[in-house]
Amino acid sequence: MSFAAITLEEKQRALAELTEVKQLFASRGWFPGTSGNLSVRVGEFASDDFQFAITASGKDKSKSTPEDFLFVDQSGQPCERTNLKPSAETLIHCEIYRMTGCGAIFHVHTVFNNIVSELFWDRKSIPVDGVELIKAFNIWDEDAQIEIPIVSNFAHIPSIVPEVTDRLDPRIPGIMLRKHGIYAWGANAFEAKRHLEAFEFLFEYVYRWALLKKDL
Ligand SMILES: CSC[C@@H](O)[C@@H](O)C(=O)COP(=O)(O)O
Ligand SMILES: [Zn+2]
Repeated sequence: MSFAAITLEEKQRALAELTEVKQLFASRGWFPGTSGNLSVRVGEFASDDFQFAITASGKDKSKSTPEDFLFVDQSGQPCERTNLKPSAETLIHCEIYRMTGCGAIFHVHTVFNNIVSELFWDRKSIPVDGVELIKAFNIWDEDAQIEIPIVSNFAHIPSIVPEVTDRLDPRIPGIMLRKHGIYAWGANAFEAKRHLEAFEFLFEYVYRWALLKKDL
């Protein structure tokens, strides 16, 4: 097996992508109260020799500073000496990379994703029927019906991981934490952003449609 070294250029590209997407999501109000976290992988998943750049824990994600990101290994440990703490939710990123081989993972808390996670908690998934934007997930069936899995939210993050392992659906590039927020991923930052935007559109749609039908 050949291990291609992770280059400085690759790391800088990952940091530039994270910086850009962090600013954009912050401008949309997607990081209230320091919530949310973002990561981009560097190195080849197939060679099992990858790291990922992830947001440092507890930062005001609407600000840009030299201390916004750090690199961690596949078990979530920092790859370099640093005072920065990786996101408290790094283990969820580790598990999603391990299971999907994706290239980027974005997590945000919004009012719409929190409401629909509770509205459909009994069902353990959020149903979406025939909405065009399902195609953003590369699902092209006419009138596709999808279910976005919802898992329990625990303060102890390692306790969340087994449910993610159990419920992650390879067809659906996202998983919801109950009354917490959505994790969305993709092959790269461009695709993860497209998926996250599609999820947020669909959550708002589902919420408003439920209101119109007076399900609430
Ligand atoms: C400050 S509330 C949000 C946190 O508890 C957590 O859910 C979150 O998304 C951000 O944690 P972080 O450690 O900054 O990555
Ligand atoms: Zn969170």
